[in-house]
Amino acid sequence: MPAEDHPLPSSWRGLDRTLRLGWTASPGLIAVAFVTTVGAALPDVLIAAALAMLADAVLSGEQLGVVTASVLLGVLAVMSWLLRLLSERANRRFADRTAVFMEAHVVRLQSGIPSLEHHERPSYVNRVQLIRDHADTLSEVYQYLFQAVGAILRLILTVALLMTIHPLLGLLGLFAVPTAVVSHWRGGVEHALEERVGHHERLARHFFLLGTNASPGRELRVGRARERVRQGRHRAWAARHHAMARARWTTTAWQSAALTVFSCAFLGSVAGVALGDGSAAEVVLLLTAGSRLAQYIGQTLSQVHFLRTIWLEGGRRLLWLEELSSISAERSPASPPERIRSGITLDRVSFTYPGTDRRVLNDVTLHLPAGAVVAVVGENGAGKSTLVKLLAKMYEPDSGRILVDDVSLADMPADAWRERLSGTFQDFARFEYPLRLSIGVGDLARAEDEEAVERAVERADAHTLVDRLDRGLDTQLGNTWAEGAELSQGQWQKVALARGYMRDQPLLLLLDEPASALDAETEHLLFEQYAERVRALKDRDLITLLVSHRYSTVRMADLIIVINGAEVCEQGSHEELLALGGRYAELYEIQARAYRIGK
Ligand SMILES: Nc1ncnc2c1ncn2[C@@H]1O[C@H](COP(=O)(O)OP(=O)(O)OP(=O)(O)O)[C@@H](O)[C@H]1O
Repeated sequence: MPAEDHPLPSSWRGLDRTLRLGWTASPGLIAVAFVTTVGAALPDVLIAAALAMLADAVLSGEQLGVVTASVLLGVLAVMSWLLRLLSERANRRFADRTAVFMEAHVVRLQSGIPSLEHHERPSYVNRVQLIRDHADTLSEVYQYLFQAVGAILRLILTVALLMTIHPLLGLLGLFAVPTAVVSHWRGGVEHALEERVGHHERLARHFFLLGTNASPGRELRVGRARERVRQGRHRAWAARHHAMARARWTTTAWQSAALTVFSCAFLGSVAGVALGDGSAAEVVLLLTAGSRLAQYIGQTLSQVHFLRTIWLEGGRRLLWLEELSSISAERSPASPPERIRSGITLDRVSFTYPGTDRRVLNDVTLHLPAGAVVAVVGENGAGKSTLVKLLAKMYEPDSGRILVDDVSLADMPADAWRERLSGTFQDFARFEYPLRLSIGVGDLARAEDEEAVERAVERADAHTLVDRLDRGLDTQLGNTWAEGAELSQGQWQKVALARGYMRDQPLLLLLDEPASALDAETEHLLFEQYAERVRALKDRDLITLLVSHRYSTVRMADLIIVINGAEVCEQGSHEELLALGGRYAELYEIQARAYRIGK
């Protein structure tokens, strides 16, 4: 899908959506927050009029007028203070409530998108990162928005007050327009740039993590590369900073020019009223309201700037993510079969990662027979994991079809298909839950099922691991917990493998280098047992697709597929491929020789 297919929606649509979400999260609080924040504008502005009344009464010596104006001033000041207080409390409570709501919404959206495109496509990664970074602060958009509305209301009321002195003073409001326009433009420019240079920030973050985490720390010390990483981080930050600083200088210059235009107009009008036939009260009103006008313009600008940079842009990206998620959502009429009779067929499948132009799989035609254990081999980068991703429906092929028996995978809802899959992936997750749940999430509905978890442990041959832990399956995993047990890389992988074995009757089991952190002998034994178990269940239709670089494991498969240069170059059983004397035979012989020499 090209990038233009999902452009960012407009700020207005983003704002509309953000408001609706706020209303859904807490309609009562959003209403109170709005009324108190915007309502505080009224007493604020009227204070200038009360001051003018007071000046008038003092100069004309009217005692009653002085008392009335003073009382009015007091009431307005108290009202202004009270409304501010209420608005602050209401906004705070509302933000707390919506923060959790927004974060959950973002998590739901991101994990609900069937494809991995938003995590892997370079032009989307920056957007997703911005949403992720601001997910918890998106709830503050409302406070800034209401304050911006309040500031605009103050501006309008102040201009109306000034027009009571002379209608032409209303033009002061016009002189404020350039500042508002520049401020709006400024926020957009800076935010778009931030997104464009987001890769520098990610790079700096990557170097930061390299320099501060334990596992890269070992290699950095041995390789004496700490300084190199530090410089890399510094350069990445500098690249980001220079680009941002240049843009900020330009936008600040425009904003200063716009503010100068307004200041000149204001000073000119004060001089006009003072030197003309304006009364003392009018001069007081112009000075108080006019100087506040500048303050209100400043407030409006900063609120609009904040809104435009972080909050509204966040809302636009959130809406973009919602649209992406609904576009990717299920349009698929077919259900996955209960059983596979014939197998899964790839018919002239080609695939290119979105945002790139190199074909990773080219015209691949394959048949994975029902009940078979199929191994996929090939050099690094050959396209093995990509094949696994297509079979898991993480991506759709650019051309060609994947058929489950005779139903196209493209016609099946991704979630329904994935309920019939099991898998362990190369970059497996470390779920820092109690061990039982860390395995159970492989089939969450049965996570509490004691027997199901025990069976998964047995299939992954993870008994030793469970026995070694003080509290067995109830042990809390992960060192982010005070009492959490940290596992070795191989042990974490065994947990992932057990997770992949949680489902009892999947149609397809995807094992993408599931034992790369285990030693060759353990991997061999594990899959020997596995292959025997699968073959013993003769009537089963389970297809196992195993990606491995170890030929001692691969040779046990019923069918071996060799991928080279994005294409399938050989396929057959171990014996057939050895007899063929091609690429497989060559690679097998190299490993077997190395193993013999090693012995
Ligand atoms: N998200 C992605 N975006 C763009 N290109 C990608 C992406 N993931 C993988 N590739 C490219 O696709 C090609 C195939 O990658 P794949 O992960 O399928 O290889 P593999 O055969 O599994 O390799 P390995 O044995 O090293 O795991 C590689 O050249 C890789 O650079």
